[in-house]
Amino acid sequence: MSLIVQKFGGTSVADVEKIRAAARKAIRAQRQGHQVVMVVSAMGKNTDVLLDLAGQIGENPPAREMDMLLSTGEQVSVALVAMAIHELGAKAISLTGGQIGMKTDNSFSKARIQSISTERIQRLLSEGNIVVAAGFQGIDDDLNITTLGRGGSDTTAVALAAVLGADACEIYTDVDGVYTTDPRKLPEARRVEVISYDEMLELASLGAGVMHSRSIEFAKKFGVPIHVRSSFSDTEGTMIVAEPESMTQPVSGAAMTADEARVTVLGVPDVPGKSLQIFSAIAARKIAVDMVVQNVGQDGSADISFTVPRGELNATLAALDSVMKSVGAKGITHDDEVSKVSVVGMNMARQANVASRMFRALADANVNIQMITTSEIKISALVSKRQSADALRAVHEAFDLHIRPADAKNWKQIKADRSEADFETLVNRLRADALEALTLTGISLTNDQARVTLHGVPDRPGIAADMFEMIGQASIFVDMIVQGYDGEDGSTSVSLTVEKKDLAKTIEVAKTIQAKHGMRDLQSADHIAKITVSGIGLRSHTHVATLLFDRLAADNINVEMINTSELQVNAVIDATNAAKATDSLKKAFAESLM
Ligand SMILES: Nc1ncnc2c1ncn2[C@@H]1O[C@H](COP(=O)(O)OP(=O)(O)O)[C@@H](O)[C@H]1O
Ligand SMILES: N[C@@H](CC(=O)OP(=O)(O)O)C(=O)O
Repeated sequence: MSLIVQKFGGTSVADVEKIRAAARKAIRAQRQGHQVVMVVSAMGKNTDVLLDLAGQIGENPPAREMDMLLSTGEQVSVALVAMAIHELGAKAISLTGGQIGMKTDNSFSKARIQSISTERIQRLLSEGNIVVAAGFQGIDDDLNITTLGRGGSDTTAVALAAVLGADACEIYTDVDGVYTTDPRKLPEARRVEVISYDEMLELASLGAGVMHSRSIEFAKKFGVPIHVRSSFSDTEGTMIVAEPESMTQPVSGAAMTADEARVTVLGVPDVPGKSLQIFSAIAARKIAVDMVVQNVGQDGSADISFTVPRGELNATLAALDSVMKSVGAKGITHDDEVSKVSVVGMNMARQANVASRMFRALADANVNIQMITTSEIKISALVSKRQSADALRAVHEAFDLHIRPADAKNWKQIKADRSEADFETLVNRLRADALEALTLTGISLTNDQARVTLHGVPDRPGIAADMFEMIGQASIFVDMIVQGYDGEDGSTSVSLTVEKKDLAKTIEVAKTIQAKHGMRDLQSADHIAKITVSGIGLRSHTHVATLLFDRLAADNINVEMINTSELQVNAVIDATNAAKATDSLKKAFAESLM
């Protein structure tokens, strides 16, 4: 008998009528011959209400009690949904996280799933029940209640679908699918029929709140197709699967995190080990850091900038406070009025001029870019919060995201083209791993690279666009781009990597750019290597970057540039050290490497 997991988010169980509608959907699926597991979130904004209540008691509630409190929201909904199913004449049983055997670690508010026992669910299903499971919660080894992080019910649903071997995992929500960007922020956004796991993982972690990013890690590992659809209609929604919608369009979605904070640690001595001290202090608090940029100054010290979610700024500053002395840094600046705008696409790595197109769109909208980071499938720009909506609209339009690509395929076509054998191999490889344990797929080295850095880049709209258009016109293919925030003199630095064979040409263009915009200095390095750690969900596994810094520092190797995505962590180092670095990283990550 086929098994379906149906997840109903808070918006889909916000009141009694909606609860009844959700119950009817589950009963209908059961009557069509499926076994049904429902995963339900807290009603409406109930989790926010509970958070607010806790805030009224005190500023720093104990993490354990916070999870005890927040888990009650889901407990209310599962009971009501089960009652509604009874009322409508079918059998249902509600279960808490603990009762479905959802074992997690003990990181309250950010717990990771370790195992799920399925016997009880299987038994209840075979007795003809609809099982109504509480999303977002689990228990640790000491039977403490834990929660998985905001939006975590998606992860409960996909994890259950994975361990139960479900035939479908349906995510019912208040939109009828995944859009090219949040349709509430941009009405012209387009609903996509299909999006790949990698793109959705990246978009979710960059602000597309429609899915919890960790749920996509599960889906990818276990090959669970996810169907995101509306709880208020029966129309088909969006399938999240291994394949992208189009094989040509460079960008398939845009996302914005409105509430970000930038932190810059000034005057960090430019010797191995300093980044490690900074980022391990932050990672110890499980704060996910993004947009890490290091600007090496001329005086042998570096400014290290990065972004964190705005709500984590205080915790980040506290973490930094504890290491500032031993790092020997000169000071810290921060800005919590910034937003991160990103574009994501599987095909961008193979195409030139994607970055310049984004930067030009921002320049034309008169948006200043404060920081830039790129990875193989995304480009992020940090902008002022005030301009974030304009920035999102500008990039969405620049990549024609409102138009369906000519070669777009729907799920039926993709499924028909699929080689099931290849797909099974991929899934079997990934599945061998423990549930939410880190899965690394490889450590590789790119040797033939060079770096060019421009210092004293004027901090005003249009400069990045101009630079990368000139580089593009010279047919130079740029790999990594980072623009750092320079706290001191109102200018920034931009570093980029190119293939070694293009270095001379790049320097020529860079000289022209430098003269045109009166930039202070131009540096280059012709002997660099990029070391890449690939896997799934690397940004949420905060220790990956830390362990990388740790191993390189232990070998006395300086990291010149770093970029992170959900799929890769890349570090640029001097090529002389490449072999040594690869060896020690392979050893350090041996346990997680498949
Ligand atoms: N790319 C996107 N596509 C669709 N919805 C998005 C996207 N990015 C953000 N969203 C937002 O996600 C919301 C659904 O998530 P959420 O409010 O958490 O629902 P639920 O309560 O069902 O979990 C939508 O209403 C939409 O505003
Ligand atoms: N109720 C939790 C968990 C959750 O996933 O909710 P939703 O499915 O409504 O996003 C939250 O608000 O974070």
